[in-house]
Amino acid sequence: MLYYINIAATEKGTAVARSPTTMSAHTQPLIRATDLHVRIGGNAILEQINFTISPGEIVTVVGPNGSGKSTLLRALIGSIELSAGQIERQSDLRIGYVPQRLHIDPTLPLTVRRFLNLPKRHRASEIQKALERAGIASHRDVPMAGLSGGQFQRALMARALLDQPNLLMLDEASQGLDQTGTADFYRQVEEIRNDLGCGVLMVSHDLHVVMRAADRVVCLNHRICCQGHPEDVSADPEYRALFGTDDEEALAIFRHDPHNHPHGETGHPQKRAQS
Ligand SMILES: Nc1ncnc2c1ncn2[C@@H]1O[C@H](COP(=O)(O)OP(=O)(O)OP(=O)(O)O)[C@@H](O)[C@H]1O
Repeated sequence: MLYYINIAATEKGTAVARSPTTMSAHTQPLIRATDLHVRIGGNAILEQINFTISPGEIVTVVGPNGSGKSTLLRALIGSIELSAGQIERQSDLRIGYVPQRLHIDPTLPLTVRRFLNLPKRHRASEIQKALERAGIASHRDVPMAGLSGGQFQRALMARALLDQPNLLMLDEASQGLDQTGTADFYRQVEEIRNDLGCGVLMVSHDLHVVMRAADRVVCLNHRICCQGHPEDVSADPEYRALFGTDDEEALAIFRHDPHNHPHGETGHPQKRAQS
């Protein structure tokens, strides 16, 4: 079942929840955002966002620096106040979130296992399973400070996987990785999706990898400029205006293997209706 939260702007711009209703879970997306607006400090950061993500779907959000990508994820999670709009979330939605940044004091004697037991303890078997899924099964007792950049990102992902999420959110999780490391990381993400059947929503600047790894791309610049199948979005004039036209390599390496899962809104890019 889904619960339904109707969020509207109050005089002070505070979002309030109204009118809970229910809907059938299996035919519905994990999250649906309708006409979402977020203002921060008087600035419009997100405007007229209409977005869904379905179980098993890998959706990547691309956009220039400061275009509102992280804000969109935080809004969908519910950690940021909406100015207006409506969010519906599946009632048993479990989000695993890998933040853009996490600084851990390198002098702390913190092993991967202890890190995964924060803030709450998990069974050893659960920790081992999460580490296996994240591809660092043998690193359980390694100090966090001793991990490479890629291993650190995988440790963050393992922590996000501990509660068996049905929606995994990754905010630039492959930053700092070289090309091979990035490709390996996204392969791991795809395996996790296949294994858990979860939806995956990621923010990425790795446009070439996005073209290979995503079922759907959302091009964001405070508003959704276009969204759809990666190959179609690559050809969209608004995407090209933001990212240039030098993406022939991305188009050349793009291969979309049909997956045995629903594709939600994949198809031709949906041009934004708003101006
Ligand atoms: N807590 C906040 N206080 C003030 N401004 C904020 C806050 N959070 C976000 N912003 C502003 O909102 C805009 C969008 O930020 P956001 O982090 O969502 O962008 P982004 O697309 O993820 O950027 P990047 O690609 O650089 O990570 C930026 O101008 C940022 O300064």
